[in-house]
Amino acid sequence: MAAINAIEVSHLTKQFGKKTVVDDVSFKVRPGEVFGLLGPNGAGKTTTLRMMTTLLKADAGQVMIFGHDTVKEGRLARSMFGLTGQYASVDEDISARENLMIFARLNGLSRSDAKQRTTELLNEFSLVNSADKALKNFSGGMRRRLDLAVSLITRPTLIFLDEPTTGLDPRTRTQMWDTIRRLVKQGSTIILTTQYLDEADQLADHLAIIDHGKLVKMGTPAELKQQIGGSKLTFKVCQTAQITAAVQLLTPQVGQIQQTDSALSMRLNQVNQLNTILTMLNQAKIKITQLAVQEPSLDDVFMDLTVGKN
Ligand SMILES: Nc1ncnc2c1ncn2[C@@H]1O[C@H](COP(=O)(O)OP(=O)(O)OP(=O)(O)O)[C@@H](O)[C@H]1O
Repeated sequence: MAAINAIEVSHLTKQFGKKTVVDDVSFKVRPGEVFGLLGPNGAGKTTTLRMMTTLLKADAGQVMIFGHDTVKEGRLARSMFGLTGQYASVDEDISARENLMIFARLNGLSRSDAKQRTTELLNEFSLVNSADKALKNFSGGMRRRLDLAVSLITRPTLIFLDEPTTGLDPRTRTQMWDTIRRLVKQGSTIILTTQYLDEADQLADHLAIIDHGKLVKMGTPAELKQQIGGSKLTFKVCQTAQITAAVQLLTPQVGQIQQTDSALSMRLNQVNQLNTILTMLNQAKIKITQLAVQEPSLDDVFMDLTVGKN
């Protein structure tokens, strides 16, 4: 028998007024993987996440968490995940330790169990030295770590992270990525939303790209990059007068060529096309400079698949 999916989202739909912000979205998340929902601002990522975590009622569609319907078996489904992001209602005036204690008690832990779990989480999230400071004195990175710690009090196997690194500096982002990787190693399934392509590329096993409420593409980061096609060749034409000639010469060879001032860029089906292109330019006496060949990145996928601002 196939292992049960951590999440199954089927035909999820939400309208606000006349606007459909989540439009017939379906996907599955396997246990133990990091699944990324990627999309530009306003694409519908948070709304999708809020419906999956029962914070918002869907207009249509279904979400199953480890086989449990989030509407019909809401309490059971909710007991299986932790949620962090724009939701944690930690108290700014009290310390990290006190916040953890309160949430542990609210989650039904006895006083001594709550104390033990608080100590474990403070250690795990490197918050020991700041444990007794009021949160209003915390940096953004410390706040995020505490939010995550709070959502892990009950050791959920499924964790929802809404934009876990938005606004963090590069070092703190990397620390957060390490924390996420550690959770996955310990067996957690993670679903995260992000606008950062490098974050998706670094962390996600599978990605769904959402744009204008629709799921436009799904796959591993490698698969998505492959779909974009081969490497990208970019160079500058030294003499402005020769730009048009270069475009006309190479278009039959490579198809569409993008031009920004004197820079031309094109997709190569195979890297050895480069030889032919350089020979053609040489024979036509067109001098070029700043030549670069780049593998496709998730940025290319994103730009290809998403349409302007939502
Ligand atoms: N409660 C609401 N009432 C009306 N419109 C809403 C509501 N919540 C979200 N929206 C709209 O739904 C659309 C999707 O928003 P959502 O927050 O899901 O996007 P997102 O992909 O998470 O964007 P971001 O990356 O900016 O957080 C946006 O146009 C937003 O303005």
